Amino acid sequence: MPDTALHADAHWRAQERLVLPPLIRDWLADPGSLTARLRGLGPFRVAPSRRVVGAPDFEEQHQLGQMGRQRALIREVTLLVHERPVVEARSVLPLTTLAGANRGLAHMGSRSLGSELYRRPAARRDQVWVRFGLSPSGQGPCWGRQSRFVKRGRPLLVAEHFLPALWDLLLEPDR
Ligand SMILES: C=C(O[C@@H]1C=C(C(=O)O)C=C[C@H]1O)C(=O)O
Repeated sequence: MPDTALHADAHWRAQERLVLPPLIRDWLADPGSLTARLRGLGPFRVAPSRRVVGAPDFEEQHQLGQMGRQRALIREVTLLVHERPVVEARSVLPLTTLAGANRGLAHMGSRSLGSELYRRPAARRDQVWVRFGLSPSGQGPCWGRQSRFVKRGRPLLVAEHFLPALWDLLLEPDR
């Protein structure tokens, strides 16, 4: 039975269990590159804010499956359009996922992770969760999407929190 009343909390729910407002669903269920879609709204850039090696949190460990218990590169960035923060993202890349041909994912700097993920062999997004909660920097509550990607057979997580400024930009583009 889909959840309709979603209270602000930290729990990720399988996307198919939620009834989302049409505009929100259009973005959270988009199978393509978020970077490419944001670039279509205006001048875009990625502002890295954190890059550490550490343990995924409890839910991330579960979402990564058996790779979850090992250390991972944690990357947190803000995505800006017209210099306005519109998305806060947290990516969790297990160190074994970064071995070999995937090693470029560990050194993205201010380049979009998406530019590497969608390059051949393109990563496959194989599971999506949704939540309505705080962003990594504590903004919100706002809608969030957690995606598990598999690149060359190895998993990684990308959580994107859609800040209110994105909906403002879409609904009042001239503001
Ligand atoms: C996964 C993508 O990459 C985007 C870029 C990110 C980064 O540079 O860390 C993180 C989340 C994504 O919104 C995408 O463009 O779809």
